[in-house]
Amino acid sequence: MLGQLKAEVLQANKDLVKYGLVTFTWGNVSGFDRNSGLIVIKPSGVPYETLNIKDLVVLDLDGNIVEGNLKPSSDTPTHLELYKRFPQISGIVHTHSEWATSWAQAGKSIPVLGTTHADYFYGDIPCTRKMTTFEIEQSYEKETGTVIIEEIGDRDPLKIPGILVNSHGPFAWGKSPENAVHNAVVLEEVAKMALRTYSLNPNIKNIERSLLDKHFLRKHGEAAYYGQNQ
Ligand SMILES: O=C(CO)[C@@H](O)[C@@H](O)COP(=O)(O)O
Repeated sequence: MLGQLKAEVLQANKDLVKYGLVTFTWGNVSGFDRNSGLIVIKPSGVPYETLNIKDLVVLDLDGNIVEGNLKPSSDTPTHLELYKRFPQISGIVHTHSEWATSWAQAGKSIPVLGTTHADYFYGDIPCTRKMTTFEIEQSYEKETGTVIIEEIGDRDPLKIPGILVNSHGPFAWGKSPENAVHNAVVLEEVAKMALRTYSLNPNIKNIERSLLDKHFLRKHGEAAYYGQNQ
């Protein structure tokens, strides 16, 4: 079942190690097959080095396990909420990559300070609000999805393909698991550059709107020169 998607999800999870986005097993990637309505996700706590295609877990959007012998990632309810809300996305990544997580722990959005950022994110990379004690105790992972959805609001998630969850870490998404990993790598690089930029110039301001438009829209607008994976 879902052989192609499983292969993509396996590769995407392994790529988190290749791109230096994970320590131990601190992250997960899923993919969504919109035809069948099924998602494929990494099992919880399994090391990437030994992760095998047979270990992957298949679930429906209600969280019922359709295939797999292992426990799905503890972040599964967050992935499900995002797939249900955003029809544009078919891949999601969560990590604790160090630069993005530093911004998340500080509770700060990442301003658009340069064109590397503007090539992928059409504005600041937002940080969610803090969750209430009730939300944390009641249904933590599902509510993590809720605060992300709240923050994205009516915006196109492919124009803001990632977010910082306050006190936690980054989530990134895309049109496929591979595209979501690509965006997670960009988010981490942008987080690193922004912090260094502030250390060199604490008074730096966001780039001009025209520069943001020029860089984002030439790659992602209707007249884009390149594919959306650029
Ligand atoms: O956020 C956390 C832990 O704080 C999780 O994303 C991380 O440990 C990965 O968990 P899973 O192994 O996917 O269950």
